[in-house]
Amino acid sequence: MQIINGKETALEIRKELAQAVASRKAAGKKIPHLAAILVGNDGGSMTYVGAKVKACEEIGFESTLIRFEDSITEEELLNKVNELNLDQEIDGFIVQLPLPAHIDEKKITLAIDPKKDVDGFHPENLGNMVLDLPGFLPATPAGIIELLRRYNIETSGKNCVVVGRSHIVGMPVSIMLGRNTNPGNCTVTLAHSRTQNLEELCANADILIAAIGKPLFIKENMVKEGAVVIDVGTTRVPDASKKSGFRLRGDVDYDNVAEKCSFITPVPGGVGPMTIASLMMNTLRAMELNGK
Ligand SMILES: NC(=O)C1=CN([C@@H]2O[C@H](COP(=O)(O)OP(=O)(O)OC[C@H]3O[C@@H](n4cnc5c(N)ncnc54)[C@H](OP(=O)(O)O)[C@@H]3O)[C@@H](O)[C@H]2O)C=CC1
Ligand SMILES: Nc1nc(=O)c2c([nH]1)NC[C@@H]1CN(c3ccc(C(=O)N[C@@H](CCC(=O)O)C(=O)O)cc3)C=[N+]21
Repeated sequence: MQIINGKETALEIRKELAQAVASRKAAGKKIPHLAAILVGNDGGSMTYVGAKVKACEEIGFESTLIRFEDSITEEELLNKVNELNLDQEIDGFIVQLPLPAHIDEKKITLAIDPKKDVDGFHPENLGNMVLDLPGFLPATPAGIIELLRRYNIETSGKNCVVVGRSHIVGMPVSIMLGRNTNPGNCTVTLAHSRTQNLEELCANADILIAAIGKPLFIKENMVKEGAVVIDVGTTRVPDASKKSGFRLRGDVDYDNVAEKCSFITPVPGGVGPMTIASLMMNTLRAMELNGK
């Protein structure tokens, strides 16, 4: 069994990006600038956005954090998105999800200029992904693919089961792994809450990707001997022994599943850090694509 160290891999990518920034600086070229919009005070969202800003600082990117109260109107948020679309200094930006219920996430996503959509959530970028055209790949699925690539994990012809069909993780990663690319060429099954015989389905997977948001959902009997297990889940569960009062839990019952696997990602330290690294890679590309 080999643990896939996402934290370390993300660090390698961040070093590569820092070098790219340093050589741009030396050549007198523009430094990549990422902006993030955060609405409200959700603890998880604040942590993730904070981690993105910190990553920018370490790599040498410029970053701008724009915060709004929960009470912001949809129109005000759309105005900010349009402002960032036009701002020549900003190369890419994200709107952290989830948004408050009175704001239509789809409307906001559609308003983002696809050329600055470093999250890869805009339909134009998702369409490009389906058609194998260049565009921005969603950060978490791209991070998963990068882990499979850097760990030389064979995917061609493998049975892959993805559990969870969200537009930001499950659905796009299932498409990416089914494409005629390397990594890719999997035979993919996309499972969700209506799936029948889920346990049996998972137990036949060579590659199992869990993006559900239910702590410890994937048990030992759902994992095939020698499987590759990728755990996307990051749920905060109360834990009095931690200073923060909570701990992060994946969707996989890691302690009981790990020994059966050929490869497995831990939580924390697996997919999460790779999401941030992919976002940074997308931001550098955004700037280059826009001819800067
Ligand atoms: N590490 C990272 O970088 C990231 C981590 N995450 C984490 O990944 C997890 C999933 O988030 P997200 O992708 O946004 O998904 P959502 O929370 O939007 O959706 C969950 C998906 O899981 C499915 N599901 C729920 N219960 C079951 C069940 N009992 N059996 C089978 N399928 C089920 C749902 O099915 P249905 O569609 O039928 O309702 C749905 O498709 C969360 O813990 C989130 O925090 C998310 C993004 C990035
Ligand atoms: N527009 C938008 N883009 C996103 O990319 C996006 C989003 N909205 N909404 C929420 C999800 C969740 N997400 C994570 C990012 C990093 C970690 C991460 O780095 N986790 C660390 C631990 C961090 C900690 O200690 O809390 C780890 O797993 O090791 C986790 C989750 C991005 N998301």
